[in-house]
Amino acid sequence: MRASLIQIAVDEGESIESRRQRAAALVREQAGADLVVLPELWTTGAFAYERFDREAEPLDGPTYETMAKAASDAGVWLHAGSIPERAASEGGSAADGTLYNTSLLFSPSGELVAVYRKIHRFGFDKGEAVLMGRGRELVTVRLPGTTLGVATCYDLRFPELFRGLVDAGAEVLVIPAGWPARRRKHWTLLAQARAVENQAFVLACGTAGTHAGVPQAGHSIVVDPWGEVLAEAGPGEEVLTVDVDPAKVADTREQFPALKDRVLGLEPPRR
Ligand SMILES: NC(=O)CCC(=O)C(=O)O
Repeated sequence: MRASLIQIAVDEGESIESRRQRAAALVREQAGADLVVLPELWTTGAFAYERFDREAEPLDGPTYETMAKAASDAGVWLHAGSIPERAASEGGSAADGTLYNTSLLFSPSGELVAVYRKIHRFGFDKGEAVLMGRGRELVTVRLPGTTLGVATCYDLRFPELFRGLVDAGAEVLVIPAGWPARRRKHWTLLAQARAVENQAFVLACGTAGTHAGVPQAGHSIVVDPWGEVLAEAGPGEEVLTVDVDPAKVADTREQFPALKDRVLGLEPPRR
């Protein structure tokens, strides 16, 4: 399976529409790949909190339209990264005002096959953590020959989420992010840790550039189920293309069956 991670630069000098068209062109250039991945909140920037409400889109808004077409033009499975989503109210099309950090996944015919709302929101008592709602559902996506498990940026710090994805059959963990440069070591370390402990591929796609005064780490990374780094981007805008063999997941899990030794339901300590 050939995967292309589009580490797009998110800088304030560029309009959202220009970046959307540029992202679509980059997706089209990946025709021949099987899976293409864009990062987290690449329209606004993950740290541009004041833009979330202003630039929020319905699920079927302009990014959906543009990315559905780009996926079908290129004939690729597309994880289109995430958008600030303004959720529709239960009963109809009117927006209810709730924002989510929502990832969109498309099939090679441009059909929306999965939606993932980020579960762990970043910012502690400000930013995304207070401006956006919490997703509640794990999401896996069946591709020919493998199963993707999806997570977003800060989720990377929460191993139990990934165990849930593995229990649901995930073999390739896809993680769009807008990770800051000052915590780049955590990014690389956590990506490798999630790959080793889950004996799964990790495809982690970050942004480049600087927005809201936060320089981005870049350094998108692809790690195999043994923890080896197959490819790593530099800090700038770049497309990282790598061939991954999903059969390696079953091989690794068979040869070193640590996942079978999990002990669940441990007793809490007695005081
Ligand atoms: N957008 C994010 O989730 C940022 C996460 C982050 O900066 C960190 O975990 O560190």
